[in-house]
Parts: sequence; structure tokens; C-alpha cells
Amino acid sequence: MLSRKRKTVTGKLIVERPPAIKPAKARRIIRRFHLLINKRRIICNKINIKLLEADESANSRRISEKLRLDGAQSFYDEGWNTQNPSPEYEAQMLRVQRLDDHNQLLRILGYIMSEIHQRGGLKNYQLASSMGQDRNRGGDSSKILINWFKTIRTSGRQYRALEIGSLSAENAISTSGIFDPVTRIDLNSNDPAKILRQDFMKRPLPSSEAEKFDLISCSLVLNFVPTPQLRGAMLLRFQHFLRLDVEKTYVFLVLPLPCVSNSRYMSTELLCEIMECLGYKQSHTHESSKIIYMLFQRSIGSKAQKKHVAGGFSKKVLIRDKANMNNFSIAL
Ligand SMILES: C[S@@+](CC[C@H](N)C(=O)[O-])C[C@H]1O[C@@H](n2cnc3c(N)ncnc32)[C@H](O)[C@@H]1O
Repeated sequence: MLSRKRKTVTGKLIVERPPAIKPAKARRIIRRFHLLINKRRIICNKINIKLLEADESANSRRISEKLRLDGAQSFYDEGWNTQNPSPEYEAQMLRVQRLDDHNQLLRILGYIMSEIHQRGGLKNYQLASSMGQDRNRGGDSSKILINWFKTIRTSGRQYRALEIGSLSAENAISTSGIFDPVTRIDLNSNDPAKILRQDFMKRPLPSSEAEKFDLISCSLVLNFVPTPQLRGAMLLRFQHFLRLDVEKTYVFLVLPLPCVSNSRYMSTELLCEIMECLGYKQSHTHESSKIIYMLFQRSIGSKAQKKHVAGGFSKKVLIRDKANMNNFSIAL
């Protein structure tokens, strides 16, 4: 566990604060967590447990329910109680696609779930995810959004924003004064008073224009969504939350640069093509050494185009191929 308590020289507890994690370690934690949830998804598909991907407590409940119905708790517990890391379990987890022994699948599931929930996997992942916004690291991608928005806003107008994957109520979106109100949601809110714990994919659809937004911010979220289909579904869902009673609405999309610069199946051009098909035009873009920031604009009357309707982006297409490339893609 990374959590740490500080004491005075006399041993008195004085402050509790999240520890700093070096970027390389944060990346390692994030990669490990993604591996765990990917392998868990494969196991759960094999043994017919429908996960919600995004809601960890619901996932735990579903797994417990299935174990209860199958009377299979003991296999799961064996894995849960196995020492971690276990070379044997690690090796089996890596090739779990090819494993068909039901009881062994349950053991590995227990091994994975204990790392996520008992050994700090989820907590450390959340901490590592929030590191990117640390001011000391020059984080807060929304500063770039605010600089762009200053040039396009109508002065004096307030814009309503929905921030998906919000880690802080103190970032530029929330403090610039341009956006009011700012509705912040995250799967695992670290500040429930200010950030609603909610899966965007389950957020109830607005029942009136008053519940819709001028801007959706989706910064470093899409790359956390585990499958190309779910990423596509997230992009598709944006339209229901954008106002139709104003001329222009916006989507701020931020991704790690390698998602578009080093993927076999995705490029900036292809991403813009997908967004255009959904009715959005790119208005601003900026690349740093590690991140790509994009602002898309949707004009009133824009409609999804035929290529999307005809399933033009439903399958990933190899656009380049080199040994060290990743497989990031989006399917509509
Ligand atoms: C790396 S953090 C990004 C934080 C911040 N937006 C930034 O730019 O630094 C990704 C966050 O997205 C959240 N997230 C992923 N899928 C989500 C969903 N379907 N609904 C709400 N939040 C989601 C995760 O819980 C995680 O906290």
C-alpha cells in the first residue's frame, strides 16, 4: 500500500496526505491495474459473469453472487489467499485466454480480486491516476482548454460543463470562472462532496435542455475505457448530453499521445474522421511530448454521417505495423 501517515518527532500523528509517486512508478501501477482488469474480464467472460467494467463494488457483488450460486467460493478463496506475487499464478494469469479449467479460473480470479481490493491495487491506481494532475508536475490538462476557450467564448456568458473522470474540483475548468456550473463525475470519486461517483455510461439521459451541457471534458478517460467498443459507445453517448438550444457545443478530448501516434489501429486523422462522422469538427489541437489535446465543436444541425451509420468504423483496420506499437482503437 502506498498510503502513509506522518508523525511528529514525539510520535504524534500530524497530517495524513497522499504520498508522491514518481511518474515511472505511477505508469507501472496503471499498467498493472489495466492488466488485472483485462485478465479479469477474460475470466469472467469464460465463466459467465457479466461485469460492469466501471463499477468496482457492483463487480464484487456480481462475482460473490455467482460464487454463491455455484458453491465455488473455496477455489476463489484459495487464489485470494495465495501469496502475491506468485510466479505460478502470474504465469497462468498471462495465458488465461487458453485456460479452460473452471476451478483454476476461479482461483486466478480470486488472486486478481485480492490484489485489486485487498492489496491496494485500486487505491494505488487511483492515486497514480491523479498524479498527472499534480500541479508540481505541470498537470491539469484543462489549462489548455481554458486558454482555447478564452479565444472562442462569448464574453460574459457562462458555459455549463460536464467533466468526466474528474479528480479535482480545483483544476482550471472549475476555477476559471468560464464554466458554471461544472458537473464533475468519476467512477471512484475521491471527493464525494464535489465529485459525483458515477459511471458516465450509466448517467441518466437528460430530460430537458436545462440538464445538458455546453462542454464535455473527457481528459485521459477514453484510454482507461477497456475495449474499443466501449470507447466508441462513450463517444456516441456524448451527443445526448450536449445542448441543442445553442449554436455550438464542445468536446474536450485528451489522450496519451501514443494512442494516436504509435497505435497500429488509430491515428489523429482517423480519430478526427470518427469524430466528424459523429458530427464534430476539430477546432483546436496541441501535442506535448506525451499528450494530445483536442477540442471538437458540434454545430447545431450536425448529424452522424452515413459512414458511421453503415458501420464504417465497426472494425479495427491495421493502418501501420511495427514491433513496439500498441493496439489502441475505437469501434463504433
Ligand atoms: C487518468 S484519470 C484522468 C483524470 C483527469 N481527467 C486528468 O485529465 O488528469 C481517468 C479517470 O477516468 C475515470 N473514468 C473512466 N471511465 C469512466 C466512466 N465511464 N465514467 C466516469 N469516470 C470514468 C477513472 O475513474 C479515472 O479516475
